[in-house]
Amino acid sequence: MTAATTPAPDGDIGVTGLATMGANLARNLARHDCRVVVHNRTRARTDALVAAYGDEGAFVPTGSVAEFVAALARPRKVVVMVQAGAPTDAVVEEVALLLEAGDVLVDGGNARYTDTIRRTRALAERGVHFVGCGISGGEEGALLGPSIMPGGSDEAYAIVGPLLESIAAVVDGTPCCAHVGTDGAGHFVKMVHNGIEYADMQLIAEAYDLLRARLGLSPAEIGEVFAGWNAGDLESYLVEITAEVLRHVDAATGRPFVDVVLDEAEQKGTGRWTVHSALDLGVPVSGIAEAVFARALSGHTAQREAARAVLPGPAEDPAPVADRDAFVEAVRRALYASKVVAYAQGFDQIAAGAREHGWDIDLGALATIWRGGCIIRARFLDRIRQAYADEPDLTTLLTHGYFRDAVADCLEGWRTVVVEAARAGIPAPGFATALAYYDGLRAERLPAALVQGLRDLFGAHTYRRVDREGVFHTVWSEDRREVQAG
Ligand SMILES: NC(=O)C1=CN([C@@H]2O[C@H](COP(=O)(O)OP(=O)(O)OC[C@H]3O[C@@H](n4cnc5c(N)ncnc54)[C@H](OP(=O)(O)O)[C@@H]3O)[C@@H](O)[C@H]2O)C=CC1
Ligand SMILES: O=C(CO)[C@H](O)[C@H](O)COP(=O)(O)O
Repeated sequence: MTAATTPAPDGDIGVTGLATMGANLARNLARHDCRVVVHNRTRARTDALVAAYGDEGAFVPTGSVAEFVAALARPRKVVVMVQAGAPTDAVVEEVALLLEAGDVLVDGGNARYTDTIRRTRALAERGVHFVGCGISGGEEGALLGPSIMPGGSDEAYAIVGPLLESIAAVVDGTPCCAHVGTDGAGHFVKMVHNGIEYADMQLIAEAYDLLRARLGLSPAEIGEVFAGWNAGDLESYLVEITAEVLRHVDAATGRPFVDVVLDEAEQKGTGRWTVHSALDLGVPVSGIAEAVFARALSGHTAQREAARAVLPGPAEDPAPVADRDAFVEAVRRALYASKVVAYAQGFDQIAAGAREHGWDIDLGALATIWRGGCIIRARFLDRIRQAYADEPDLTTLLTHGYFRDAVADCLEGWRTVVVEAARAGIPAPGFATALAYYDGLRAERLPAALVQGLRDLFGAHTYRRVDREGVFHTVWSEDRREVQAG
């Protein structure tokens, strides 16, 4: 590099990976008076960003990783916004080679948290801080203020935290950015955030499907219903954009947009990872799991086609819904209650993950930073924040007074909707599993006792008794005497 092309090392922060998220984060930083050094593997993206938005702030375009790193003031702060997995490894390794002790590398992509723990350890050996940082908000959020979930050391947060807080969404004067915990904590909570996002969208889709199938409403009419719901307790970004998508008409055909989209939901991985992790932690995130499986089922087109041809539905066509408004209200209640269950399960998983990994995650602070900027932002996140403020050791959100009463108000409608869906042969796995979870939690006795008995019979797996301490086994193959097993 010649002296003439050597950039001055005066960039406040660098962003590499200038696709949807990276470009808008870079613009957001520039709009907040940062001198932003920008880089992308394919140079054209860098040039396009600066050509289109260069007047929004101070951008320093660079063509090589060496030039990119050299343009940063020390301690250097670098944000990586590329695809998770191998691309992130490739970029982190290339950039980290040029960093020095005390510099901070922020991975803002949707990395798997176990990868983040590995990368944190590898970089720590060289004195480079690694911050695994969940960022949510999509294209618009990245530009106007996302919700930011950084994980890493206190030292690293002291260096990059103020910058991240400055570009985050703000709700009630509080930035939607908080230091979540060490190493993988930020990406762990972002993963669960996305799992909740999957559950939320599945529930919304079921509500739409029921209103359409049972009431014969058009997508645009259902869009109006969602818009109305968005003015009440269900107010949230996802409910708001559901109204928008349902009202949209395909320009090419004049048909409702939702009718021209292939009904095969795709996924990049974070929902699936949430379920993997929940299985390992033993946390029943049934709402998230059903959402992941519903997407998987939608993609099994050959099976669906074969089944559609031969599997019978209900013996009789269901009677028309007698009271349209009452049914709409029942679906609203089913949606609200099932959402509360999905969020409760997600927060349970975060608490369990924190215990497992030694992260000091403040669940109330998390609810606080999810109130704005992120895809699951919703009015009731403020209720969740309040619930953890009232009872920091809350064992489940469902028992907090506000949610207990709110869900109780929804119960009859919720049950009606699940029954109605089953009778009409309309799949509503999200509503059904949420209700089953609720009833499972409140049951005096669960049939798990029978499961234990069966396990003991076929495998001598033992059981515990309700009336005395100890572990027991019944000698089923002999005289069925009970022996103490441990
Ligand atoms: N899109 C969204 O709504 C959200 C995305 N995220 C996460 O943010 C990250 C960025 O997402 P998004 O902006 O959508 O972009 P993509 O996930 O589509 O990633 C594209 C970017 O990755 C770069 N890239 C891919 N492979 C490599 C490689 N081997 N070496 C160097 N660069 C590489 C591309 O460079 P090139 O131009 O050269 O191909 C491009 O800049 C992802 O981890 C994503 O999961 C997080 C929240 C929301
Ligand atoms: O991180 C996000 C929002 O917070 C992404 O939009 C999300 O990953 C999309 O996931 P998928 O493609 O699996 O539906």
